[in-house]
Amino acid sequence: MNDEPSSNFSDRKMTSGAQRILTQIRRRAAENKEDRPPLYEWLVQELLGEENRATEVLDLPTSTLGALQNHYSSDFSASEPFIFFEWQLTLLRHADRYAILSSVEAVTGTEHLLMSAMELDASTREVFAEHGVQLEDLVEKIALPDLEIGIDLEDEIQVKPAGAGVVDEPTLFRILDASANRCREGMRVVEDFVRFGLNESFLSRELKELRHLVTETLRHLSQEKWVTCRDTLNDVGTTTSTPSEAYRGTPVDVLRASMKRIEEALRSLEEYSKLIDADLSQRFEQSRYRFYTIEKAIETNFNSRERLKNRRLYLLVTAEDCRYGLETTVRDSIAKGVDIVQLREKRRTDRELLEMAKEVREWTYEQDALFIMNDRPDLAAACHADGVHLGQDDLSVGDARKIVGSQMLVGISTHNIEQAREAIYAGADYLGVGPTFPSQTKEFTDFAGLDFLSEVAAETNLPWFAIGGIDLSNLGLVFEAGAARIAVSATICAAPDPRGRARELASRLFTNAEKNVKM
Ligand SMILES: Cc1ncc(COP(=O)(O)OP(=O)(O)O)c(N)n1
Ligand SMILES: Cc1nc(C(=O)O)sc1CCOP(=O)(O)O
Ligand SMILES: [Mg+2]
Repeated sequence: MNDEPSSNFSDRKMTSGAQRILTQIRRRAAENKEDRPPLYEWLVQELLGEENRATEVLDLPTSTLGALQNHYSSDFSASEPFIFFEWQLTLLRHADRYAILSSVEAVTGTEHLLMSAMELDASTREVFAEHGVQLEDLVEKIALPDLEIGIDLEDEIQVKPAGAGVVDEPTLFRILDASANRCREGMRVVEDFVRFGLNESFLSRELKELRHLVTETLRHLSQEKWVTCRDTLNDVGTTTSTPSEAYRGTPVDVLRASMKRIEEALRSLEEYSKLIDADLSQRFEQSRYRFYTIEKAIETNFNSRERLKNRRLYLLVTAEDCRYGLETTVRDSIAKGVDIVQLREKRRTDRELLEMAKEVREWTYEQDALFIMNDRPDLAAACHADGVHLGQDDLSVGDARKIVGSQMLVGISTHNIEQAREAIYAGADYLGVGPTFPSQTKEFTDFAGLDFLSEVAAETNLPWFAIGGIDLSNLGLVFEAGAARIAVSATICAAPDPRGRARELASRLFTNAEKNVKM
């Protein structure tokens, strides 16, 4: 039985079976060429289906049910004039009342819709009476001790939807039309920023895809009626504007205002389309959440670009791999051009690790280098690091952010383009991109290689660091593949002259950056 309680339809508690049937009727009404569809006949036809609670709970004798199904299997011609939207509100108001008075959970089901149809429509009542079924009998079956039948429901505030009668169908269409336009226009503005301002191909593709998805969802609503209902000249909203609407200081202000508009418009589409079609409303809701994710990725993108601007040489340190010890290596290499230091220790107790992390924090702070903790968001938070680096098997960005908060940098290791896209979408601040070449520091069996660097270069301008076996001998190839930043370990830590090696790498990165606009 498809009658599980659900709360999606217009904030009512309604079974999914009842929702489905109302959605079907709405679709049929929208497709109907005549403007007077036989809504009650269609409704009762659906309600008498085998799968519904209406036939089970109301316990209609099999022969009566068969005869009624037979009656309702014929084609019906147009009946009284109906506006679907108002018809549905009245029907639901009456059905809700039956639901409220029949159980404490008050979940409106197909049985309540059927009773409501009998109460509101004389011809349905007559057809059922001809087959020996009276509304009063059904009322008794669902045990409603104090219910009066046929009373004026206008006075029953608790079941009357707020605003019924104020928002008629044309008004609803005008609201949807305005929200759809706001949403599409806002999306264009954001897309332009991401495409031309940020130069982000992956995120602009995501936005375009989302815009098409929303357009596709809108296509399922009866948009042809919207334009007829459009009344721009008399729309009070076209003339009211706040001072903040007129003022946009920077392109980022334009971007942020548009992102808010999109979210509001999607919310409006989601809420008002609930009155028409629960499925479509859910699709708008999903689009809204998808947009929040993209918004977060856009915000992260330009914040991290700013924070990592001009930081191109990233050093991973493990004490036992440092020819001259940890402190000398860290201090000397920063002095000669390393901008970021990551503590990467795999065989320490937590206590030892935190002690080391606090020292590296101190040394990096003194020379204005960033300090990143490998693998451990908890220790990153405990030693006030600038960030944490996570691999594909470490915590996710979202979970790490619960520990380190929104301000700390979160970097992600990526080994193929899908992982890189996923990391951007998840709101990573930077990417590790590799392994490029065989490494002395970590063993690999597969290499993403130079092609992967080129793929990432074409896809994003989020700061990313080529990593894995990079040294002075292959740096030219790394630049040719499009990298502007590198992360290294052995080439500095194990070098006979770590200072000289750091200086040389930093200088080549600087010269490359002068040629290559990516910062
Ligand atoms: C800058 C940077 N990029 C990649 C890595 C590798 O991280 P992960 O895959 O988690 O492997 P381990 O370093 O933890 O062995 C990194 N650490 N830093
Ligand atoms: C720890 C690590 N992760 C990599 C990855 O590709 O994810 S490469 C790597 C080792 C980096 O050190 P070196 O410069 O000595 O090769
Ligand atoms: Mg790791």
